[in-house]
Amino acid sequence: MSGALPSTELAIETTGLTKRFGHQTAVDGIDLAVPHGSVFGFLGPNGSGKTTTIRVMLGLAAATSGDVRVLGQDMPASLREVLPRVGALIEGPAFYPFLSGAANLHRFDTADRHASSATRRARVNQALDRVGLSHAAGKKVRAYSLGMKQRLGIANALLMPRELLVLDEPTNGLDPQGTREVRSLVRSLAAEGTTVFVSSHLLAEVEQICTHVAVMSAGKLVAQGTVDELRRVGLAHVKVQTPDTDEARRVLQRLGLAPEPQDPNNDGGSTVRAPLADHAVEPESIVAALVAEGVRVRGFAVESSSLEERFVALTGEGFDVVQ
Ligand SMILES: Nc1ncnc2c1ncn2[C@@H]1O[C@H](COP(=O)(O)OP(=O)(O)OP(=O)(O)O)[C@@H](O)[C@H]1O
Repeated sequence: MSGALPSTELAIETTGLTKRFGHQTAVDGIDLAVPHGSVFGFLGPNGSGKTTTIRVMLGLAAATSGDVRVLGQDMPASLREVLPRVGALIEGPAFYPFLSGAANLHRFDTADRHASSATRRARVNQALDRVGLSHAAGKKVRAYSLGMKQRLGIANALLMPRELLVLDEPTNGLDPQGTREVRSLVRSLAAEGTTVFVSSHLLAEVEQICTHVAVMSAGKLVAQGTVDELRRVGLAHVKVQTPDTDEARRVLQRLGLAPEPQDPNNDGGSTVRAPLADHAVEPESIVAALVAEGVRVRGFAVESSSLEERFVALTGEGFDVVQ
């Protein structure tokens, strides 16, 4: 969908990436192109292959076939050089509940052989500050809300400066407040220039925080591009409000449009809708024709399809659009 970017401008690039479990193909030949600096939403219903793709991308599972490049380097061949530049939150990290948030981060930082002990305290404080947890640094993690735990997980991923952050369903299980906290954190990280790759089964989430989106369905990548591009390719509709619905339908048909069946539950039957294919009749000509034929036009609009309609059309499944 988006014009192909040169590999140097991609933070993640997969070519024909496939992962099979026995006879089951969890990821089926996908070509992902994640631009540097994007907030890239990896959207798909449960079980569509998102986590498996992320695990393969980060070298946590081996691909059956295909290639992966992360930050310009082949994976998993360059795992050791690439991973220190990538922060990841896959399954929420296991924290020690009886230790404070700061003490937990100290432990994780100690386990990182690239981390210097001399600057540990400063690094932990900075990471807590970035996710807005400085005030709770000394509090035991068992007293943290889910949203705070998730932010602590992100703080853990940010102990080192990262060029790429990979978050697998970061708002799963969070209440609305926790969800808002994590989303606003993702936005501020992106504003600082970090590329964020975030998987989600929530369409609204992707619309709210992402610049780009890829849609998975049953292991296949069915769409990819900027959020605006995806909206644009959705079919537009003309919507005519009139008491003369029969005549309006006849006029639209004469112009080559195919009005949808009348929905008696909708507007008491006074609205006629018809899909408007690209390069079909100009909307102005439609209004002119309606008026010329004596149709009393109370309202006229060209509506683009919502992202939701687009994704349902692509995946054949409804998305969870709450939140
Ligand atoms: N280790 C495994 N062994 C066998 N099958 C697996 C394994 N991991 C994943 N699968 C299967 O691969 C398919 C894709 O799963 P995956 O977890 O990648 O999907 P997902 O889009 O991340 O969904 P969810 O949001 O539910 O995690 C599923 O049918 C799943 O059962």
